[in-house]
Amino acid sequence: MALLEQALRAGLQFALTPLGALCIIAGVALTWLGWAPVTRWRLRNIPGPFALPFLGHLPAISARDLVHFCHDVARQYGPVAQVWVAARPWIVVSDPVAARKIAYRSLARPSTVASFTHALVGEPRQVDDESIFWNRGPAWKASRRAFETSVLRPDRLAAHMPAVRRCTERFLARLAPYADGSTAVDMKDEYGVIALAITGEVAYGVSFWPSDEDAALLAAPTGGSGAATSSSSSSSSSSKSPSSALVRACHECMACFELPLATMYLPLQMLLPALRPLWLALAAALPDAAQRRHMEARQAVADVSRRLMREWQQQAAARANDSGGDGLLLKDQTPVVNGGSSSSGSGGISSSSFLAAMLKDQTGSNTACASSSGTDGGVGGGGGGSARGSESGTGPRVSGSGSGNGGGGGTEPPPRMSETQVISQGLSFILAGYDTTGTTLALTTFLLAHNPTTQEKLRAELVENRELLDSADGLAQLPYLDAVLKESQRLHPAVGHFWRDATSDIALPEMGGLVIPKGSFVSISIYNMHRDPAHWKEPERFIPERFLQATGGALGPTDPGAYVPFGSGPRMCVGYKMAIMVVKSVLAGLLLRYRVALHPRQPLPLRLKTGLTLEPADGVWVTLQPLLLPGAK
Ligand code: HEM
Repeated sequence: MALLEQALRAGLQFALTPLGALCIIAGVALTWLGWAPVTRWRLRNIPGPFALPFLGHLPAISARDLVHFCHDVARQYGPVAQVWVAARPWIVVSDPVAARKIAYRSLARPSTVASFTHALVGEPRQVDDESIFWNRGPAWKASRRAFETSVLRPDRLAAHMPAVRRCTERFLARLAPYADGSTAVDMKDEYGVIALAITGEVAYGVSFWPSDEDAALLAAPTGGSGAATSSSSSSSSSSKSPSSALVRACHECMACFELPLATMYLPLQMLLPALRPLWLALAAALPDAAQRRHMEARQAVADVSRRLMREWQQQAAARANDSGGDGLLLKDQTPVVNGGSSSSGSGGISSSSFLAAMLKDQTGSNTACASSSGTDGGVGGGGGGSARGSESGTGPRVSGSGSGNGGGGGTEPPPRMSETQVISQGLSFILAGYDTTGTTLALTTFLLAHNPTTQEKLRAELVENRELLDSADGLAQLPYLDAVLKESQRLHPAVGHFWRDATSDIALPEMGGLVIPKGSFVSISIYNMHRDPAHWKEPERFIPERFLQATGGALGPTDPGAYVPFGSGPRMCVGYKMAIMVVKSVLAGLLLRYRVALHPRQPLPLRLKTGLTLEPADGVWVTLQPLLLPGAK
């Protein structure tokens, strides 16, 4: 008792000293920041499980996985519920009507998403800030238009097809030594290589096919490759070919999103987001190894992109002098407006690439980008059509005239992009397209290996329609291929959720009068909607037939908005047509060459984990048996 009294007295005395007072103020401030009482009060009407201060639901999320935890919460608390990812609340929406309303009304992603993924500073931070993912208003419009110009129009997609086919051939040749019907191959890693090769080549117009040495690094488990590439990524930008330096740096940027490879400043940002400026200042002054590695990789991407851009500009200027023309032909001498078909050599970028399209646009002479075919909702109701909203308070109305997403058809030309913006969109292209495409390929391959009857049925369609497989148009005409991919993306969407910033209060009378307060971080759960028994019959089963016209009515979604693998509204995935084309083309190539079966090494049931994508946690282990099919080349 006397001891306790003494301790209390000592504590009181300490509290009365200046240092003691400071500690108390700091303690109260930290608790206030971690508990977030004002935010909790504002969200009091939105149901959800009890959230700890600072940590929120992190312990349960780490045990169960983010997407799966949100699924459990939605089942227990309903289609609008709150989940605390550390000290930040997410409003998880799993209802198609509410989701559509939010996706069309709020055109911006919350800027705080970045604090869940990295702690960039300096030039890499400037480049990231300009990305299409985060920018708003006219800047977003300009970025979106650049993407639409390059990957939505049918002629643009057709121009990328040779690169897709070239990479597919190399990919199949790479698999050949293991294709004996018994060797275990992890298709998740293998698809990582081809997805980066295709996405990189389309984005930058230089070959992204990795050298043997690079390929070994890329196919290695992520944890190992991150460290292995670290020192080489930045130095390689000067010593290696631009392609090799870019391949490594882009791969390294992706790897740095993996939590075990992330900087220590990432958890600090998550636990105490209000102190983010302090964590960023510390990350700049005292970077840890992970932070240095990530910054070097980002800097390498910026440096090589700049080098490619300058070469392009010099060549354009030289041609203008030589010919007296506009000097806008690239090294392969194919007019950009028509889309080139081949990758040029190391000294220039191919004219069909995304980078070339943006550079051409910067010259002010690109006549090809005024319109695009638009997101026509072909992948489900959620993708519907044109931009019809305004980005409440953050930008002008988004015009929908013929451009689908409002990026290309407005009457006012969007502002030109700066060099930093061009560099940023190049990297965004890779970050958005590489892992998503590779994961979709891996998950679809898993489902086909697990369902041999479906695989044979699909192969029969491919064999019968070989002549259609070489073009984007032809691939779109195969109903069973389409149904298999759609069903795979329903059951295992590569992206589990997409985000919106509630730029105004969002009233949901259909949800019992709930109101999502302005400023909320809204997470629309693709996974929950795709597996909701209220919208799908037997949602846990893989049934491609639900997407065939003849059978779809009975098995398909009761609300088309319940199918949104590429997001929804004006900010829906701009690369969806390219992604569908690439996945179909690569799958067709694989299935015509090999029969795919699960290897005993594959754990069942399939375990998924949320990383950048919702990906197979243990890989996709298969065997490949060579086929001798009629008419095979
Ligand atoms: C199967 C592969 C893919 C999937 C599942 C996927 C999925 C998504 C999703 C869910 C979003 C968020 C949409 C929203 O917020 O409403 C998104 C955005 C985006 N995706 Fe994809 N994506 C894929 C491939 C690609 C490819 C190949 C590209 C390359 C061009 C790409 C470029 C983008 C961009 C730039 C955005 C941001 C659009 C904006 O903010 O306006 N994606 N994607």
